[in-house]
Amino acid sequence: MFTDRLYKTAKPIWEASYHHPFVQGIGNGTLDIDKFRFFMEQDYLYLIEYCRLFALGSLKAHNLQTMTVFADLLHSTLKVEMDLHRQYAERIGIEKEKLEQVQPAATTVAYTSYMLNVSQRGSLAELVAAVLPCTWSYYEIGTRLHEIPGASEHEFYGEWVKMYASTEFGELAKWLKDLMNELAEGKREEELKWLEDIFVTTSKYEYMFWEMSERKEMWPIEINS
Ligand SMILES: Cc1ncc(CO)c(N)n1
Repeated sequence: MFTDRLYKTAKPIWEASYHHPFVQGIGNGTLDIDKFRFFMEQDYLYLIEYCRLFALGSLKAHNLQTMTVFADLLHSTLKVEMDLHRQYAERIGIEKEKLEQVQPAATTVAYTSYMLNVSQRGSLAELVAAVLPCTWSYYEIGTRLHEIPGASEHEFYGEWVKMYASTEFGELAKWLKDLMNELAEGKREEELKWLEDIFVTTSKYEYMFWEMSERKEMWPIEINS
């Protein structure tokens, strides 16, 4: 299966993400809330762009069934996943409206611009190769953290773990994997390699997103405006 190949190639990056101090901090409940706040703010901006990818997925779909699932992905990201961020914002004391006005950090801009660029100029297969590490790796991280005793009951980080370990989220990842395999069928090695490169690149960006959040890194240079 093509997704087995993708998984095998990106595995060292995914492992580094899982073992990243930020991710482990969510799992054992010791993560500094300020770092989590930074992450959730940037992630909210990230998800807005991620939603645009799902809208593009509907646009590029070859049949109504695929079109419908992308519409579902769009809807559940906007309504369910982003509700998690809105709820955390309320708990941390950030106003809902403020969430959309946060300044995007360098890595957030780089990651979302890359994903959108690849998806806009490419076919549906390229779009799926770009989004697959996002959904799939969060589900993997969620389910692995869920196995840590107490992680999903943690009074602050528990909700986050439960969201990404949920069967609903897992189904979306599974559906994208199945679609990736379907679209890879009959493609030449050169094309498969290109899809693999995209998958590896967004996997690296996923790692960079954890690293950026751990460091609360914005831009190397700022101006007062
Ligand atoms: C950066 C990032 N990747 C993937 C997901 C999963 O939707 C997310 N919320 N944020």
